[in-house]
Amino acid sequence: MEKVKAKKQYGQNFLKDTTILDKIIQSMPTKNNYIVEIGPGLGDLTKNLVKYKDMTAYEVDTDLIRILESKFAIEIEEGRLKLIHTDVLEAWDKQKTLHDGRYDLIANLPYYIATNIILRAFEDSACENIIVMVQKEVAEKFTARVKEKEYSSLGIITELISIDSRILFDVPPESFDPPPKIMSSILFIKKDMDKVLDKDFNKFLKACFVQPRKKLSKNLTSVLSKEAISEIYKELNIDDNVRPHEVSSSLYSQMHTRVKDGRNK
Ligand SMILES: C[S@@+](CC[C@H](N)C(=O)[O-])C[C@H]1O[C@@H](n2cnc3c(N)ncnc32)[C@H](O)[C@@H]1O
Repeated sequence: MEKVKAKKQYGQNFLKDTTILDKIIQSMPTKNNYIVEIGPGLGDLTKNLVKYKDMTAYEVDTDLIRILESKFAIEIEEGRLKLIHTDVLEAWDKQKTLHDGRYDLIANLPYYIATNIILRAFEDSACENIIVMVQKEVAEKFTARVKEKEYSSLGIITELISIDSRILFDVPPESFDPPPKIMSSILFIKKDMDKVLDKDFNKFLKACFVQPRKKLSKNLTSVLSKEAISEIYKELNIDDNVRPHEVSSSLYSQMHTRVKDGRNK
């Protein structure tokens, strides 16, 4: 194995368990989409992915880029693998999409920016399927359903933007080198390609969940007058005592439309 010291600041935990690598490959959507990987690391997942499809991998760490360039010299030469040395969030800022044309995002994500990456993938109109390793708690938030304790803005946005979202399986710390302190999960999200979320919706949800155990109407006072809240509640038939996690994603969407309409009047 290469003598590489994992860098904490880049969230480096290399996946070494070949059974888990095989299971990720088996979970790949069969459709012939292109693949984008974020954080190829030492290339263990990349090696398996590039056997099946052409792909692009974004890696921020200069030392790893050198290793990957030599390890995948043939695939790069043949145009089957494109290696891009950059911070993926900066790439998204510059070009809005990670690939020109439909793609699936498959990655063992750096945990420190995993939530941010998934939200950016939601906004990227070329990204169709997301199969990513994240911290188990994060996966649970993205897949939580109404009335569950984990239900929050992440679960609501996922429900509205996807046609399927679930945890495929859990991955224990000993599958990695170095082992992380937490349990991980493989999260699968199939986006509904006809849906686009309003830019302000996430901000609105943040306000709704600012104090998650308080009444929703109380949280809403930071963005709406009391009169506007009672008007919307009446119109949408919402109980005044309802807590943020008890409201469905479609109701949140309808509330937001009314909030925007009110502002535009
Ligand atoms: C959890 S490791 C996964 C490595 C490898 N894919 C594997 O499964 O063993 C996360 C990878 O993401 C890279 N990374 C961290 N921050 C990044 C960023 N902002 N942009 C691109 N890659 C990043 C790290 O250097 C590391 O290679």
